[in-house]
Amino acid sequence: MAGKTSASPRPRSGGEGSPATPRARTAVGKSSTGSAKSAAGKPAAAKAATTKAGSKPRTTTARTPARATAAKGASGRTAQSAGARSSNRAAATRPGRAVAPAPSRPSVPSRIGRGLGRGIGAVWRLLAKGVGSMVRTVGRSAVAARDLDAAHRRDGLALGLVALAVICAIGSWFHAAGPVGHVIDLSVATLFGAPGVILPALLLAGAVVLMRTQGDREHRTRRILGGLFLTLSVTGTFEVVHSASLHGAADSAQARRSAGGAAGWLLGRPLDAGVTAAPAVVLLVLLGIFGLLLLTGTAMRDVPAAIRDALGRIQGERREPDDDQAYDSYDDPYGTGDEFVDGDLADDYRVGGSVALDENVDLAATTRLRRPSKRRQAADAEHTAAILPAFEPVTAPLPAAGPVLPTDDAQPTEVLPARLRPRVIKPAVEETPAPASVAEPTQLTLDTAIDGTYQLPPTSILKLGAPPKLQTAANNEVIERISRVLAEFKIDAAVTGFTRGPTVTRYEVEVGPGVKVEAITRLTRNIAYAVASEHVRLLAPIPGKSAVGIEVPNIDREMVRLGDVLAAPESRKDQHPLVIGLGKDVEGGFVTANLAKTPHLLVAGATGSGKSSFVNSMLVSLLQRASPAEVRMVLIDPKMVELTPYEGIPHLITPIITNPKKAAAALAWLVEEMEQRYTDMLAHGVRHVDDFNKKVRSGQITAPPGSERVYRPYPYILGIIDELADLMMTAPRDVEDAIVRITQKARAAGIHLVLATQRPSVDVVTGLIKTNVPSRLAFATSSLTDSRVILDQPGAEKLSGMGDGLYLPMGVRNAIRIQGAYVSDEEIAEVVAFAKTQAEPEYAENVTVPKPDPSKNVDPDIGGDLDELIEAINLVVTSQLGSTSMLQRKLRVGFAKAGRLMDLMETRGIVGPSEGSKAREVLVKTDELDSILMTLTGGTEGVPDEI
Ligand SMILES: Nc1ncnc2c1ncn2[C@@H]1O[C@H](COP(=O)(O)OP(=O)(O)OP(=O)(O)O)[C@@H](O)[C@H]1O
Repeated sequence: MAGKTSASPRPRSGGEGSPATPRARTAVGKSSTGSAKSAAGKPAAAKAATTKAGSKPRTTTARTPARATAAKGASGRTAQSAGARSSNRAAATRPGRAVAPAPSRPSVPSRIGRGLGRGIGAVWRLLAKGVGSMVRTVGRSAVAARDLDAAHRRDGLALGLVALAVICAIGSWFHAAGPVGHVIDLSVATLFGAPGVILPALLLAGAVVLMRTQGDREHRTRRILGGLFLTLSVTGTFEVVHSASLHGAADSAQARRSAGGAAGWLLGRPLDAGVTAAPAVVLLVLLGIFGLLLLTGTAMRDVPAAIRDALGRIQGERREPDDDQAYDSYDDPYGTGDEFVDGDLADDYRVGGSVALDENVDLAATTRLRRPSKRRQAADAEHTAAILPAFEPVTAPLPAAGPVLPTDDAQPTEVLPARLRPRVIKPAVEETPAPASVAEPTQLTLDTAIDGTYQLPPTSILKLGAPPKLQTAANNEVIERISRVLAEFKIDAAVTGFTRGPTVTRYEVEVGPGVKVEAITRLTRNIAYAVASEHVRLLAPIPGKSAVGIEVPNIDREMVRLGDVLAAPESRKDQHPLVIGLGKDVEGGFVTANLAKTPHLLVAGATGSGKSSFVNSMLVSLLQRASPAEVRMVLIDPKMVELTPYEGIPHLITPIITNPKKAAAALAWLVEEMEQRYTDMLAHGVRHVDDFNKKVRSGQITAPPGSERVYRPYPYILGIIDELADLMMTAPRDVEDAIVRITQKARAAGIHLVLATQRPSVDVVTGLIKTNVPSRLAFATSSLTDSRVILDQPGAEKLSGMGDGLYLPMGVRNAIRIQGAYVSDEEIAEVVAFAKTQAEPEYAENVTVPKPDPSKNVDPDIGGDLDELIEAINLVVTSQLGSTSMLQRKLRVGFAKAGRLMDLMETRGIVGPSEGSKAREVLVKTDELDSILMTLTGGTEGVPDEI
């Protein structure tokens, strides 16, 4: 684990200079008892023995277990037995001293002997002290060296490798490095045989990798194993081939140096002897392939995609977002159901930790949306500038509203910085297809016309943070303080390690045998007091470990930048467009979330907790990774300020919604879109929108003959509500209904919701909403109750704010503590500006227009006739003619129905009573029509378009 550090605290906590450890105190108690017992048989001497043993021996016994603790490390049993042993020793000597007769005056030689003994003892103590202090100094320097910047440590190592490579090369290739070079040459040849000649090149390559990458402890073992297997394979093959060509094994040391060396001999020889040369070579080649896979972290199934990818990169080709192959290798995770069945799968969400989401989803093979290399981007930008003079700088004053973006008919008046220029400048919006027929189901207006030419923003926009620290002086200080508390309360427990995250460090405390874990949890307040932080959180135990976790905020906290999270190899490997960067966990692993799998997320936290920062990170992640053809969004921002920077991004289905009533209408629209998608999927026998899209792309699904519809892949839709409370205050029933309907079924239709609130009370996050929104992200809450509302467990009230969060993905029992990723306003502005240069938003119609709900507030006497009644009122009022036969004719209804509609109008004061064969009097004017219809439909008519 990246941040996992095996602490040296135990020696420190129990060492000299620190207060006596609990174990030491336990040992002191035993010592006294032991003395008393030993003396029991000799009452006369007992008192003297106890008194004499009072001072000096106590110090000794107090120290002895402490040293035992330092030497043995973790086990309480070890410490105790050491304590017991020393007590026994003390007990054994004290009675002896106590009952000894008063010594007669010693003889001269014995006095000399004793003096000599004292002198030697003094010298010995002095020596021991000197050596001890030297060891401590070296130890302190080692710890200080660990505080060195990781990048510097890696650079130092890399330069060391370069030096070794140079000496090796001069020694092996030119035989000219003097005696040292000769020894190195001989050693390399002895170890690796003939293949050893490439060692200098490998060392250089290693140095370059060290200098260009960040440390990755997680994969170190895999890589070392891979390298080992590869070495054994190559040298073994040399050994086998060499001995086959000589018709016998290379037996002399000289001959072995020309073959596979000691390494080759180790595996090649037994294989050759056991299965003969040819099969041995096959086995060794297979081992080599395995080694290569391990070294590169590639699974066999990913090899074709990796080769395609590499070839594509060599040829400089870029797959277009709408490429038919996009997602071809993406197995639908939804149809088969999720894997998240156990709380212990929390690790699946840590990408820095090696597991990147669901192993079943072969997203790595998906090669879509890869960005061209920086060199290529630069070349393209130059090319673009050359062929499009309109993109050259102009001296016109900048418009106040920011850059005017290049479109077909608008000339740019401002030039974006070179690094932000799009690679290809094409018409922002492609020609839209013919509108769908009104009579048949439409795909609403979410056609995916924005496609091929869309370029994702360059990753260079997002800044990278400083490399993480593994241990600092602050950590050592906290260990001291925790140890002190444990000692003061006489708890037989010790800090045995810790893992430092960006915001908090989790200190691991192991308790001695027979000590209740509650003994530590009861001390939460005392520990909080000792470390001077009110945000101490205890995990008893740490999931999967026999240790209690004490999470203490770092006073030297580190910022996690979104750029780092998205640049993590595992995040890049997962090409799903709905993957967002969340942050880092306590162990320093990067955490991402796939919104398609959450599948709906509730985010809550008090003001200032980092909720808005999360929403920004989420949106920027999406803009960085997804084109509008893949992901469209409905942004609802009743607070009117939070999401404003994103106004005008091409991913929007409708302008950012700030009016709660319109927000309710937009949610209803999402429900309709969902139903529409279900209808399409049902008609073609597919269970998930991914399958539908795949079939549309491959041409397996086309619109029925004669239809005016054109099937296009459905983009994912993300509905983001930044302040659910405001919506729930305005239209609780509508909003809750819509959210529940969407969250219950929209997952398979590719529609997902993210609901954020700073007021996680039960009237905002209702039971129904909670049941249907399975994934939760809690930032610091103001109360335990709020924490329970969001997470169904305490913990969020102990968070320290500023992005410190608890993530509880669907199906996971234990929340993962994360430090949310941060993205600055400048980065947001640049990413948004770039996205806007690529395309203009294509807004769908009527998203925010409230639809009349026939079942809502309709008088019982109208029943199912509401639509016809509305039409009838329209006819009668606009023509000012209360004629039943006119209704019969125009509405194509029978006499009875027309008469009933007329009676309904009479009871509502729209027309007067029947006057025989004459037309009825119309009692309302045309300009009152809207308000009448509004009353009739229960208030859903007549909402103004703009707020
Ligand atoms: N992930 C983070 N990393 C570093 N600092 C952060 C992070 N998230 C938030 N902060 C800091 O905390 C401050 C408040 O964060 P933010 O505005 O996101 O809180 P909020 O919960 O949305 O509050 P409000 O609801 O009042 O807007 C920010 O100005 C920023 O300085």
